[in-house]
Amino acid sequence: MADESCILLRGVEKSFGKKRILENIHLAVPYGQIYGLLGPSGCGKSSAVKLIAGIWEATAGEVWVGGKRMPNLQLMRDIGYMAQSDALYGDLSARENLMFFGQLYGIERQRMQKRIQEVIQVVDLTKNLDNPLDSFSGGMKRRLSLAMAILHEPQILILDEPTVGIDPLLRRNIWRELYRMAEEGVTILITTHVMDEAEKCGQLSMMRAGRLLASGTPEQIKEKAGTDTIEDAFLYFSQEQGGGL
Ligand SMILES: Nc1ncnc2c1ncn2[C@@H]1O[C@H](COP(=O)(O)OP(=O)(O)OP(=O)(O)O)[C@@H](O)[C@H]1O
Repeated sequence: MADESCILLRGVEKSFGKKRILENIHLAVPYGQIYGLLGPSGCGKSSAVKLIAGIWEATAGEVWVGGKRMPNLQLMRDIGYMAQSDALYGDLSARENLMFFGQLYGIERQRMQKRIQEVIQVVDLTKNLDNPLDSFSGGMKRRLSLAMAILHEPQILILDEPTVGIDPLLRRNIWRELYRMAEEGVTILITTHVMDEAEKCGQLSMMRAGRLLASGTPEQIKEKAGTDTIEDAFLYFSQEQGGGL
């Protein structure tokens, strides 16, 4: 059984053949929290997120989301997932992509128009709504992917490096929207390799080489490491784990 956490990982391992990419992961994400998964490229953040979103199955251990054991197809409607690679149709406009996705989630017509206006504003693409995606930059596509992940107002939002390459001003707006959603009770799991972004999370776990180094609020983590910054705390826990560069 799951406990009171919205997302719970117990002793999770993921392997491909003999290659183990996640080892003994324990993670507890409370409801209505913005929870960060922080670590360098290749440490296993996307893999952890794929297990939580129900795209992959764990080799060992348990993954629970919203009190249900994952993977669970019924939960898909409650989850908004933004992957690292964009799943968009290049020959359709932004609006058409959003409508297609919204229909898959059963959003009815009137609500759809309203939601499209709202989400497109969050990612600052209002002026580009009717342009074909083939004319979008990589960053614009990332922003549209974020808009798609929040379109159906999911109660659980899983965002894999959502703000990479995004203008600092827009990034601030996106964070404001994430805070607003969390205040309304949405649980948000966000991966990042940017140390200062981790500070914006209510709680976080640090990852390195497929393992968790430390978990807690940014303040607790810094205090435990005896450092002033998250970056120094990350170095401290990495050395404690026995990792060189
Ligand atoms: N399908 C797969 N088969 C085998 N190995 C994989 C597969 N997917 C990921 N890996 C390996 O798992 C490890 C973790 O990758 P993952 O993408 O989860 O890391 P990450 O922290 O999200 O990095 P990045 O931010 O660069 O995407 C890497 O060594 C990667 O090569």
